[in-house]
Amino acid sequence: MSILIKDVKIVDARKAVEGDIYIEENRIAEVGEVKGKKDDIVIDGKGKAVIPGLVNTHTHAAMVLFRSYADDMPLMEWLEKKIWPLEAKLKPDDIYHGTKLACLEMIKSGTTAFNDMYFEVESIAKAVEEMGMRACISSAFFDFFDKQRLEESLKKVEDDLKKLRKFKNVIPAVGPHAPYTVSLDGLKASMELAEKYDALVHFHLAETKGEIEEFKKKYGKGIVEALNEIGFLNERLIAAHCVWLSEEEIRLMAEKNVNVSHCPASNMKLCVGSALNYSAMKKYSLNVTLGTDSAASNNNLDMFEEMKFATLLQKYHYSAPTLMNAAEIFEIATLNGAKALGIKAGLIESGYLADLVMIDLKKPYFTPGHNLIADIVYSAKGDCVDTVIIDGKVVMEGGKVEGEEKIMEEAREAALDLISR
Ligand SMILES: CSC[C@H]1O[C@@H](n2cnc3c(O)ncnc32)[C@H](O)[C@@H]1O
Ligand SMILES: [Zn+2]
Repeated sequence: MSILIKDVKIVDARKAVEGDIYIEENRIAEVGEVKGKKDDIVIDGKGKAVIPGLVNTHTHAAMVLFRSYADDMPLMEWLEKKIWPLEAKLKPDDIYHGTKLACLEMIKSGTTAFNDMYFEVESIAKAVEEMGMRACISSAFFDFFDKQRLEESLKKVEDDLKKLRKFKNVIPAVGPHAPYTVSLDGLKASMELAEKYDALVHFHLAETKGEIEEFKKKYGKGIVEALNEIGFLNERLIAAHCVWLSEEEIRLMAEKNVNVSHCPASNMKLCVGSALNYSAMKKYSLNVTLGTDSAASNNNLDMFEEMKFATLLQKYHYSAPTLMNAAEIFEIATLNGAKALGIKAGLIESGYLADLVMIDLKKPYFTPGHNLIADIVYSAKGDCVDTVIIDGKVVMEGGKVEGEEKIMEEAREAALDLISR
């Protein structure tokens, strides 16, 4: 079945034009003035704009179950005292219901693809497939510097990578958690497995100053230097946070084609103590992308809000109002994210994946409408999303996703049951 979107504003990182979009199967076939055929689904685009789906490159989807459970704490205390004890009680079904709720929230706020790091990959993949989303799912692990734990984890990761291959629109990945929970042997093996199974690697890097200092004390060298020595730095890697990197480390990561996921809301809320050195990343053409991190440290998955936080944080932290302008953060949240996930998406052009978001311009915050990109970044919220198409299929229409009440109810029940265990 083909879809024709008529008379719509078309906005991506390269252009803002008016016209029609024609979708055949899961790809954009034509953009411009399109006639269409008899059996097409026709969507009236008047008063609307179509943008590429937003790509959330760092989250832990099922952690929506912990939304507002532990707030106003520093990172390590938050993890060790509140989050990890609760995660120890999670069952696969909780993760399934949590991920479904996260997908619902993401679709309703214009995200079409996300990069997840959590446990129980089959539960996550099932939820993603049922919701019609696209996701990179990493089999996450900690080894806590224990040889036996590492061996067991690697076996599990390899099994998970095989299982993930059977799911449509799922990109498999390995998810070693962070430098303070995974040994260098574990990181080296992670990249080797990713290469063997043509997967990505998803990792937390340089989130706090303490992490950087501890690493130097333990290994006698900087973290990026050590990662380079073990062959960990390449285009398969999506490194979340990266707020405590030197300019030389940024240069090296750019040379190795690493992808960075910037998570400004989580960084500000957990008070990690610095802001992304975006100017240096831009100077060396490092692929900067955008993530929400989990709803336990954000506390939502709204990428519209995240775009605004990212650009405001840069301007405020570096006292530079011209830094990270609206067009740049829009490209970061669309095209750069798609590049990191290795998918041909993020532009509205023939041959690109039909991962598209139609927004309703009849909102007070889009009025009077002097500059649509500026309105999308600085004024909009996720509630402007009207219709979402992922892989050529309509997954949300007129602001509604099928079964949304039930998804919320089941996730609420799972969260309450988890807390009472
Ligand atoms: C191994 S699954 C992912 C693991 O990461 C934890 N987590 C969530 N947010 C953060 C963050 O900002 N920094 C470090 N770790 C984080 C999550 O609770 C899971 O245990
Ligand atoms: Zn995270």
